[in-house]
Amino acid sequence: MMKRGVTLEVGNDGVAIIAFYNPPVNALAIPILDGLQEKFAEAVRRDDVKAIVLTGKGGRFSAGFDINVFEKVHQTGDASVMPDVSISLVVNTIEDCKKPIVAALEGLALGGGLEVAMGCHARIAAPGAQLGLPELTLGVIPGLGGTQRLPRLVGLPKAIEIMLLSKPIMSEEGKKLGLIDALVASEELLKVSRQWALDIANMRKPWVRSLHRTDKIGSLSEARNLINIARQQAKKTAPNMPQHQVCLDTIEVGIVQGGYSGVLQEKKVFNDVVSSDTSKGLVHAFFSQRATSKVPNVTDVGLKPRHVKKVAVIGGGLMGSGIATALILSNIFVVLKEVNSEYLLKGLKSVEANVRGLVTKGKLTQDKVQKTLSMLKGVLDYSEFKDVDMVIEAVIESVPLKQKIFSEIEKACPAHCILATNTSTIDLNIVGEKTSSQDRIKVPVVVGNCAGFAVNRTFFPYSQGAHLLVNLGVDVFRIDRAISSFGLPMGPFQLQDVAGYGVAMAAGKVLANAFSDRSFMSPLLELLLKNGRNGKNNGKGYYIFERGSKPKPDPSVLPIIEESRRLTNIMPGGKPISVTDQEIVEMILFPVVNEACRVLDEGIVVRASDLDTASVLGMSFPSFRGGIVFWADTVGPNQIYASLKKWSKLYGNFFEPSRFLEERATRGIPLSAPSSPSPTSKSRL
Ligand SMILES: C[C@H](O)CC(=O)SCCNC(=O)CCNC(=O)[C@H](O)C(C)(C)COP(=O)(O)OP(=O)(O)OC[C@H]1O[C@@H](n2cnc3c(N)ncnc32)[C@H](O)[C@@H]1OP(=O)(O)O
Repeated sequence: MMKRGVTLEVGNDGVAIIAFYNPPVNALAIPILDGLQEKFAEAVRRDDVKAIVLTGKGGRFSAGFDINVFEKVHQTGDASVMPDVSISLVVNTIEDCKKPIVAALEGLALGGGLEVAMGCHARIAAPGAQLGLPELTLGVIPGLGGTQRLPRLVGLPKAIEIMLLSKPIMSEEGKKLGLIDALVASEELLKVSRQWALDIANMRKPWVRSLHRTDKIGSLSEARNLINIARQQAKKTAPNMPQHQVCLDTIEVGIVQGGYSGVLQEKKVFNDVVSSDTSKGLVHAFFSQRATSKVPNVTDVGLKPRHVKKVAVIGGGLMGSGIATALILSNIFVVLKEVNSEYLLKGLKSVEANVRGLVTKGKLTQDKVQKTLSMLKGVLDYSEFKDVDMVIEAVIESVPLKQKIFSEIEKACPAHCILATNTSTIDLNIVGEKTSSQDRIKVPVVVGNCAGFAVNRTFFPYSQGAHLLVNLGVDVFRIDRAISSFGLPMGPFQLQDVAGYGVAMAAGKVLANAFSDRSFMSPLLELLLKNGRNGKNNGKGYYIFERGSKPKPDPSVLPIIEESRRLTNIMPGGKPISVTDQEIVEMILFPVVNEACRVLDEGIVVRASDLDTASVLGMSFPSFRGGIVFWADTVGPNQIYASLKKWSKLYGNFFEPSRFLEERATRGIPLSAPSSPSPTSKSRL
């Protein structure tokens, strides 16, 4: 078995292979970096070594610097735990080495991995290797010289694109751009790299120190112009991400003052960005997304996943056709059932449109379309259900209809078949009430990227809170603007326009029934529908939707809002309440935090960070804020509790703090701290 660490082997040809191994992704953890320093020193010292090849074992070069160290900085508040790798390893030991060093890359070279490789004197890569600098997605900037060496190797426009979009390129493109010196089959990688290193030593190939190159930078005015354009663009596309501007500033310093000054500047500002709230949030989101696939008593007890080859999907609407598309793309046979041939045809057409849409977006090749669509069959009865491994019901949110379907499919499917529902709001125990197969209807756990039930439950106060504010006299468009500035892609009203009022009303009713003690029922959606408005569906909602232009606030919606206010009559003294933009955000999101507390208290999710992931993936809660619970802990449970208490006195039960929040606030414990479920609540897992 290969051992974690760094090895050095010197061949008869006088080439030392320095290889590091740190599965699963060869992250550059501190012991690996120390090991590299030690082995390079040995290779330089030894007279039998003429040249060096640096490589990663296990089919991957490296996914970059160890992100766990960032987490340590965030937990301790001490950025000095960051080792000096940029100058001491990449510049002094590698780039300025007296012996030539060639990087042999395969699999992936990301972040610090690619940066170390760019410090080497040449790079040889296997086909299909991913090369990129995705540091900005973690709230930091490349910190091992990437902001300086990448522009010098591939030119400024491409380097800015790779860093600001955090989008890796393939080694094939890398070769065209000059980032890679030669592309060779994986089996040849070490052989060619050794020879290349010897050729440099023997002056048959150039000995290039990337940081000293200037040939691809262009004139100073051209460079400044490009950077300024990128700055303006980043202001629009990443307004809450200061690291984008810091990255561009750092690139500029290197261009104006020279590569080495750029590296020093990069090192200096890196320590600031790594300690920022943005980095805290994004690193938390990175780890919480990966933690979701670790479910205690499921993934740690050696359970083998059941093989699913054929799935029946009931309902060919938006959800059903989307699910069917995802399944056939994963090579699973799907029978799509509808109630009549008209609906069935519509469902099959939407799946086909989804698949063809992927071709247009470049995510699927044309030659795969027919094969993918051949995995789909439309049916009008249950006869095809006799050999399915799973049924997913995706019909409208109606309890009697779902109950009827479940009692029917129970009879039509084989005994091993998993019965699943796509409900977003209805209690699963109710769905399965009319069957004798409760054990086959699984309570969902948060697994992979599937947010499951928790996100809709947690976020039900989100749109209710927004409606409550409107009925208290706050302007809808102001609410949307405040929520967008907080970092969600759109506000709650534009979201309702886009999602459709039918869905919002059906879900709203189910949730209001389930949580009647703390629900706010707004008449507004019904009034809008009555007035012939149905959001984006018919181009008329709170906003006007016209092809080719951004949705525009529609003033003609205001009298309908006034009517809603008259009906609810909740404005204190009949006058609109006065609130700041921050209060708007808090009056909508603190009730969501409050509901998250109940979800945690009831043990519906394995860990608080699963709600963070669910909120980011399911509700587009801004990942730079780490997720709903992480953000709540940054604000402080005490402040949230005090505000909710105050608003519950002014505006009613909707804001009443939960027992869990009250306890955490008074005892000064973060909401994310694990707890044993309360004696009154039963774990739902
Ligand atoms: C100073 C420098 O400039 C700063 C840096 O280098 S910052 C790091 C830059 N690199 C990155 O952002 C890459 C981050 N990693 C990824 O995007 C993906 O993990 C990947 C594309 C490499 C692999 O994806 P995939 O195969 O789906 O595996 P994935 O589940 O994500 O990761 C496997 C494991 O490796 C861990 N991991 C991945 N990259 C890591 C890293 N750079 N450091 C530490 N752990 C890492 C993951 O946390 C996960 O751990 P787990 O099994 O305990 O949950």
